[in-house]
Amino acid sequence: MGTNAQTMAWILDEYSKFHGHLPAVMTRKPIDLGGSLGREAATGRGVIYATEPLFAEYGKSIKDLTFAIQGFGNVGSWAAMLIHERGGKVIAASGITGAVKNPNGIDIPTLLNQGSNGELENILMV
Ligand SMILES: NC(=O)C1=CN([C@@H]2O[C@H](COP(=O)(O)OP(=O)(O)OC[C@H]3O[C@@H](n4cnc5c(N)ncnc54)[C@H](OP(=O)(O)O)[C@@H]3O)[C@@H](O)[C@H]2O)C=CC1
Ligand SMILES: O=C(O)CCC(=O)C(=O)O
Repeated sequence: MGTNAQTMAWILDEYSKFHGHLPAVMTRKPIDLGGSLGREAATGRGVIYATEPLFAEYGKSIKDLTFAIQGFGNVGSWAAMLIHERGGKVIAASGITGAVKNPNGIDIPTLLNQGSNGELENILMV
């Protein structure tokens, strides 16, 4: 947690100083350093791929449901975006220093554009 592609690039760089450049070291590297296409979204996408069949077992689909995202970081924000794209309603999202709620549904693309890194600090949307 609290890391991103830049962090992985730094770790790869440190590793390379001692062992030479090995592109297999670290996942979530920037793509131009050998990172995998789709990696940034992959875990949030996995959340959605895993929960869709679970909901189906109960006769539900994402578009019928409301969601609260506790931890709007890499995984949570991608999961929120994919819920939004499928017509589901994200009504709350939180980080360490802030939270937003909107019982009518938060516009996730707008929320993602509000913080420089998607942070929720000082954002209040009711
Ligand atoms: N990213 C990945 O591919 C994978 C992640 N995971 C796991 O998923 C979880 C989330 O990872 P990821 O999204 O990458 O992490 P991020 O660091 O990108 O996001 C973490 C989120 O949790 C919030 N948070 C952190 N600490 C607290 C706290 N004490 N109280 C409330 N909120 C908190 C952060 O708030 P704020 O936004 O304010 O910083 C942020 O919204 C972790 O447990 C990670 O190990 C597992 C497999 C793969
Ligand atoms: O990038 C990966 O393959 C795994 C990442 C992971 O498990 C994590 O970030 O906690």
